[in-house]
Amino acid sequence: MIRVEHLSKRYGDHRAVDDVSFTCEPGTVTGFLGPNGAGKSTTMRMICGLTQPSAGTSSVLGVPYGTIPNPGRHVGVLLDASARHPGRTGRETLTLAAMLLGVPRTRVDQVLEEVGLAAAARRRVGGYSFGMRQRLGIAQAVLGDPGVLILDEPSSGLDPEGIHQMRVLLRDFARRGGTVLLSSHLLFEVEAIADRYVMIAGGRIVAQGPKDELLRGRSGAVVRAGDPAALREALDRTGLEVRDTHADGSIVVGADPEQVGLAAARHGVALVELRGAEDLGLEELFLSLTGSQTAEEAKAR
Ligand SMILES: Nc1ncnc2c1ncn2[C@@H]1O[C@H](COP(=O)(O)OP(=O)(O)OP(=O)(O)O)[C@@H](O)[C@H]1O
Repeated sequence: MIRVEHLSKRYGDHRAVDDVSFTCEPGTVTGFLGPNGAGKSTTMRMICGLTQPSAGTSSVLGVPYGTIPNPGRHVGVLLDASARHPGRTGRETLTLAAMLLGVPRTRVDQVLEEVGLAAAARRRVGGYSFGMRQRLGIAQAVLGDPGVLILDEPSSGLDPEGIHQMRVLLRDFARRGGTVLLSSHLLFEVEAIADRYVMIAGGRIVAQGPKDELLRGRSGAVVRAGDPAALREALDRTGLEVRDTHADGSIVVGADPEQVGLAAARHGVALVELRGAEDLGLEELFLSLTGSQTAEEAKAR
């Protein structure tokens, strides 16, 4: 269980994280989503005691992270995959970590296998690709067989096979009762892996909840016409909510397709495309919630 209550972090006048609260329950994978600079890493660093909050509290397994004895046995953390000694091999890195954690060395081979790094285990980390270092970071996070995983962008740099292995590993971890918080801006990845989302933009939570509930709550229609301006006018006149306009001219409307079709027909607008917006899934939800509040805009607050 991870509990975050009213966490805030200011850097000078800039509110990097602003009154953020959420919980991650055992047996679930929570996807922490937000555009670049939204405050994901800062929040995760505060949970792990690496950044001092300006306000608010957080706990992991019921206590502040910093007070957990031998934390690697309870909480696996991946915050910066490049922070490994380049001169050691992957196996040496994990063997040292296993000794520090007090877990049997046989666990090293097990996790190397799980993250698909067994073949490269005897190579020096300095010669690893970014994705391989990422795999090593995930291996180190799960090495102590913790109950909680906190992973910042674990899938960045991973090839499709690596992403698949991580997905299997994390789903299995949650199935066995583990708690996972993972940040990402790879939406398709999070959509496949997480049961819950916490979405952040400009340091603030813009939505959170179970995946199905969030996606269902945002159903609507996607519509496109040969004459986008006429369509827009028809929607405005009918009082239908325009949520977003895409580069291809299609418009996301907060109404069901039937209402949109009727509005277009009433105003003599010929449609090229009309479908339910729920087909778009997480990307649509993400853009509609975070698109208008980029980090730069937030900075100007
Ligand atoms: N040490 C720091 N000093 C000053 N500003 C900082 C510091 N760390 C983070 N920030 C600022 O806080 C904001 C949030 O950054 P953070 O790294 O948490 O975002 P993020 O959501 O993890 O982004 P990304 O997806 O790009 O990694 C950004 O505007 C960033 O510039």
